[in-house]
Amino acid sequence: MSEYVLAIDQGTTSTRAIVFNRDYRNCGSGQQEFPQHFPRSGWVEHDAEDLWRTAVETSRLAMSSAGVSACEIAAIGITNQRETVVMWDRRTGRPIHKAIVWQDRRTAEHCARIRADGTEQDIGRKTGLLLDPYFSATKIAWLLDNVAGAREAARAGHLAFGTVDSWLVYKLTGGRRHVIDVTNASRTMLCNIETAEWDDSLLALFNVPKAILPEIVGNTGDFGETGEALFGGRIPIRGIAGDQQAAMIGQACFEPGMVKSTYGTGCFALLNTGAERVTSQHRLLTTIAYKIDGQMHYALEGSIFIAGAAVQWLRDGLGIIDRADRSGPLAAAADAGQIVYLVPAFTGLGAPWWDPDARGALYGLTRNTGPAELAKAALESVCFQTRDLLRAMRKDWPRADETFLRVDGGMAASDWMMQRLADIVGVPVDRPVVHETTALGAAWLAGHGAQVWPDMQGFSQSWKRDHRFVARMDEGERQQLVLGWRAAVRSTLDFSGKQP
Ligand SMILES: Nc1ncnc2c1ncn2[C@@H]1O[C@H](COP(=O)(O)OP(=O)(O)O)[C@@H](O)[C@H]1O
Ligand SMILES: O=P(O)(O)OC[C@H](O)CO
Repeated sequence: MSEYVLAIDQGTTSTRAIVFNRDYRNCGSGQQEFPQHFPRSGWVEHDAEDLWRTAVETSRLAMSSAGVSACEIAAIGITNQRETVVMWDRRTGRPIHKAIVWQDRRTAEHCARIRADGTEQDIGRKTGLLLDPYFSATKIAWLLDNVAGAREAARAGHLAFGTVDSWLVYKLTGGRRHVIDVTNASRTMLCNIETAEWDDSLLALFNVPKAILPEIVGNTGDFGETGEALFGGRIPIRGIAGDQQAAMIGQACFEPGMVKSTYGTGCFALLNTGAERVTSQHRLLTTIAYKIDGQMHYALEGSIFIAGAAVQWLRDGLGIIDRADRSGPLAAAADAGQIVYLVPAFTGLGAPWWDPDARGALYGLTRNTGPAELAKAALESVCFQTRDLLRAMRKDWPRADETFLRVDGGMAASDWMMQRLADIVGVPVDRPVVHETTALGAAWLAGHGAQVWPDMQGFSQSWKRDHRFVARMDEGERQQLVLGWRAAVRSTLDFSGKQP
């Protein structure tokens, strides 16, 4: 009997694959980074072939390190960086351009033009999203308008659009399936989140032809099987979800009110609002959390574009650390008397501000400011932004649970950062034993689809805490620090668009 489930987690900076056994234990994994392309300021691209190659190679690595063959794997679950747009030619299976990544800001002007037409409210009502280059719709339009011959090829039915899940399923099944799951579809700005269907008026507004779109599917189901040659046997694909929703599932945040926050390249906090589609009054997003066994759950989401990316900046941009995990110890050595703020608006500001033109800023520098103070400011900026998101969530939906926050993602490994997070948000921060919650969520979906783990309750009970970080900072100090943060954000927003 097939005892294992393979999760493929295709993220912004790396692709990971993990083989889980029936007890949700990681039995073997593989991880590979791939190149980031920055052809112009504010543009971010990936080579879709890299995403595909690393998905296959890391899966093979995971299987060999687990000592597991294809026939022992009950199902594959896929999870992916969301919003990123891949477009390929159905005749060759080759991308027609590099993938445009969720962080890419090239379509800011297109968004501004649509905003000026006064359709933003209607878009928000249908999609739960705010008009921003972050989402897929304007990226798709950009490819159709800027790649020679793309519109004609689309009209002739030769082109396919997909988010990264669609691309991987297409390639894994040898071009037999062209699908997108509801969570990824809900981030395209072309999907009506009430019906979970493509919306004709949005397709017209963004000038996207229906012929290029994938079929929208739930998070579990039969999504085809891999070609025989890839892994030495056919493996069914039974689960798909965008990575933030997969993390929410992996954190077993199934009850309305539960919140998880994931600290990878960006930070994404999701509040499960159950069957209720809550409309935010504080510029949060309403999004599909999951559709499992036909039941749709929604979430309020706060998206911060720069979290771990600020640590990458310390490492690769400033060169003041040589490894990401040195950032916490360096921050711990900072001079407590210096209060330095970094507003890391390197690619604009996300929730709740949504300013694509904002650029990063440092405040409070003195002659004594050095690497330690900058590291502290970078890590703290993520904590302050999380606080802004959680407060907005509570105002939007008072049923949001304030008794704990479940965290995961690469940065959650930093004890210093997690303690600071608890201090600044004033809520206990729970880090689970399984750090790879995104992959676990995708695995659970696939295992659920394949009847390996039919029971949601049982999965919830398997969630275990590694550590709870409890606030040590007194309220007075917290308020002082937060006031300074607000002033720093205000100044950054004020400066936005004013640089020569
Ligand atoms: N110990 C650490 N302390 C602080 N940041 C870390 C640590 N380990 C990893 N990171 C940051 O976390 C990010 C990687 O997290 P990950 O969840 O793998 O991201 P993604 O899925 O976006 O590729 C990187 O940006 C890295 O700088
Ligand atoms: O790949 P991550 O973990 O940075 O997640 C990216 C998000 O899905 C973007 O919305």
